[in-house]
Amino acid sequence: MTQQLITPELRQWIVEQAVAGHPPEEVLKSMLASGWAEDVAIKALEDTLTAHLDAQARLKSLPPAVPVPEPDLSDSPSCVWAHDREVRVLTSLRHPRVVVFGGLLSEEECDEVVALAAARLARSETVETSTGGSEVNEARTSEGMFFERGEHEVCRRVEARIAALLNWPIENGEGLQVLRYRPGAEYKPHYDYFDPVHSGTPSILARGGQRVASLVMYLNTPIKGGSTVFPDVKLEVGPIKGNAVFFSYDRPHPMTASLHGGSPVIAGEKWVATKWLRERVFT
Ligand SMILES: O=C(O)CCC(=O)C(=O)O
Ligand SMILES: [Fe+2]
Repeated sequence: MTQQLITPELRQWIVEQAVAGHPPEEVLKSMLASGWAEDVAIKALEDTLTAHLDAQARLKSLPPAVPVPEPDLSDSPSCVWAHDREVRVLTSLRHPRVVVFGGLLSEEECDEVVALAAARLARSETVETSTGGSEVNEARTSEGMFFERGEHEVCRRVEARIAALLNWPIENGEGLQVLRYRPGAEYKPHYDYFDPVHSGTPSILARGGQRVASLVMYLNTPIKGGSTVFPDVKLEVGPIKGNAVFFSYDRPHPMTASLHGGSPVIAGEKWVATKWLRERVFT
């Protein structure tokens, strides 16, 4: 006697019967009528319908996908014009969505943002030293500060450029965040979206919805180390002054593969400015 195989076509047919509203007993009857052995038919029904229900449940618990910022790279340009500057397109990956840009900022703009941020980092450092709290924190060993959106002329210029480059309203962006990593400092892999299960998330989302994309701009070139890594695809982006790595995530879920981190700086310092983009106007 030949063994009866449960083919993908049979599975599909079973799912179609269920979706059309036929009860399993009825489906079993027609399978028996067309020559299936009862044990094989029952197993095929059980396995197929269980897998189908599991998949449906997974789909239902998934947050819906939303529109995200995206540069216009439809005709594979080597350069794109963004507001007031030509920006090079160095690398583009579909999943996770990652684009590496060259020369997004000029050397002078990088230096200016570092100088403006350094003044404020220095102040926060004094506070830390006075409380004896300057020791290294586990996941994020950089020091940081936030500019208000549009706080300085250079912020406004860079923000207008980013808005044009990524086709996303200036108003939906958070203020620039600047981080300084010293040798040994790192930012362990994480997601930039706010975890929906976290109790503080609803109040954060009230200010402009979820984060849907990040742009990490390199303000200097460390001597060694400090690349931005995407562990899910083992991608490593070298931190080069003026360049930037863009990535988007259309739902707050690991399936976006947007897990990323800043690997340890080995020599020299690393300075980055991060622009986070929200779904709606960020107030
Ligand atoms: O420093 C890096 O390369 C990554 C920074 C980052 O992940 C962030 O600012 O959220
Ligand atoms: Fe991040």
